[in-house]
Amino acid sequence: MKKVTIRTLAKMKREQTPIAMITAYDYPSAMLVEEAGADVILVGDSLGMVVLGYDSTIPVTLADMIHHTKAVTRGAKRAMVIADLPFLVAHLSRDEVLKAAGRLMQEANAYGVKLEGGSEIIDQMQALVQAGVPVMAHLGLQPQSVNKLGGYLIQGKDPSSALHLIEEAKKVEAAGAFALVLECVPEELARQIRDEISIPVIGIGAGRYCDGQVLVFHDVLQIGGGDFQPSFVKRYADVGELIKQGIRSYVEEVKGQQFPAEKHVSHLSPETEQHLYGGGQKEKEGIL
Ligand SMILES: Nc1nc(=O)c2c([nH]1)NC[C@@H]1CN(c3ccc(C(=O)N[C@@H](CCC(=O)O)C(=O)O)cc3)CN21
Ligand SMILES: CC(C)C(=O)C(=O)O
Ligand SMILES: [Mg+2]
Repeated sequence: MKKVTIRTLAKMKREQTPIAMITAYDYPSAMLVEEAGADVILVGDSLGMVVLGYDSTIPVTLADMIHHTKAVTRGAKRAMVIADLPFLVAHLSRDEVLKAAGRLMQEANAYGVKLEGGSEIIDQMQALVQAGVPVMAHLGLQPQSVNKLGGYLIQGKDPSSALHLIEEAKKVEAAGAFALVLECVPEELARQIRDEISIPVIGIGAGRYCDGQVLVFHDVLQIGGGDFQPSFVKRYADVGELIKQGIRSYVEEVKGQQFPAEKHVSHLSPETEQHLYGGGQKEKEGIL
């Protein structure tokens, strides 16, 4: 078992081996995605939406991220585990950002952190890299800015924003980021960015020409989410339906008294039963 490191991902880009990244938020899901072959596990702040039920990622705290990252890293032995810095944290002072990343790495055992943003947080990014924190950048659609943006909209569609995005990608590379997540941009633009920077570009809604792809666990498996189904998501299994079927059978068997059956129960030893009830069936039924 060889651990995935920043060097593994750099080599994958060089050799054009696609990088498979997916989110996970707890111990069993981390084990499953690792066993399924994922290279990178993202403890995304999307956990606020898919496991905590918030309607954006804004309410997610550093304490939430630490709590979930701890569970994920216990389940992942080979895959690289990256944790999102939650809303606002990357914009705090260098000291505060270093402390937050330090907690994710030291307390929660993350390999590194992901930050939404470019030039506005470049100082913080450099400080992290200088301190030895592997930094994954995140450009294009930045969900933590949803209120400012007015929705989860595709980014880089017009010439000036496309050119701006290319410049931002070069800046995060220069700041020392080891990889870049590019979210919801036209694939032609993602392709150009992939070609113009030497760090791996991992896309979500960024088309076919990235060095890797990332999706949210619950989207891939169709767990919860209801009507949330952006066009870039592909659903690979209907685990939500499977869970519902399993639980429905359990509920029906409890109500129909088919569960528990003989093989699920324990019994007193004959001696103890004799001692307590003297073999009398009436008293025995009396305590049941
Ligand atoms: N379950 C889940 N999956 C995600 O991928 C995800 C989250 N939650 N929460 C945090 C962010 C929010 N994300 C989103 C949410 C919605 C769209 C969306 O509806 N996009 C439109 C584009 C609209 C346009 O044309 O500009 C789409 O149809 O893809 C995209 C990304 C990605 N992240
Ligand atoms: C969608 C990915 C890139 C993310 O940031 C998250 O899951 O929070
Ligand atoms: Mg995120």
